[in-house]
Amino acid sequence: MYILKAEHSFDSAHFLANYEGKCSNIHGHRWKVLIEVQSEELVSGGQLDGMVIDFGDLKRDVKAMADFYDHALIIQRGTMRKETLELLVEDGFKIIEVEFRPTAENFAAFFFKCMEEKGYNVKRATVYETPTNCASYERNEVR
Ligand SMILES: Nc1nc2c(c(=O)[nH]1)N=C([C@H](O)[C@H](O)COP(=O)(O)OP(=O)(O)OP(=O)(O)O)CN2
Ligand SMILES: [Zn+2]
Repeated sequence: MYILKAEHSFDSAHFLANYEGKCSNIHGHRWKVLIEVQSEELVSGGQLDGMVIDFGDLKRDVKAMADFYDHALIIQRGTMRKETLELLVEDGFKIIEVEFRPTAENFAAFFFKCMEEKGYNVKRATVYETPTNCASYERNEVR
């Protein structure tokens, strides 16, 4: 089995609603997204001879996915007062609402599915919230 990895980081703020402790306050992370794709086979012949896929394509897609969240305040939909949210948006702040609690685990599953939707045979997605803490999402069956 061949495993290829590509990673990209983004800087964003978030908070955990209904969390008892400092993480319920708005705070920032340098999030790192590490995507691993797998294949039993290599391409034979042509430009991609001896490769699973071109690293350039994988890197481009991981970067595009991560960059969307860069320098934003990421909010779980429904966890900020409507008036507060509207004022932040009106004042030009980049707010991204997500449908899940913005934990490393949920982001790992979310990015896994995003990459699958782009057609990659994803082995694992890992999201680092801090340099020493990360969560991974993977499926055990091979497509
Ligand atoms: N399993 C998870 N636990 C926590 C998550 C998470 O996504 N998954 N997230 C948080 C918070 O977002 C928090 O920012 C991380 O907290 P912490 O580990 O305390 O990070 P610090 O770098 O601030 O740690 P210090 O050792 O206090 O500097 C919480 N838990
Ligand atoms: Zn956090």
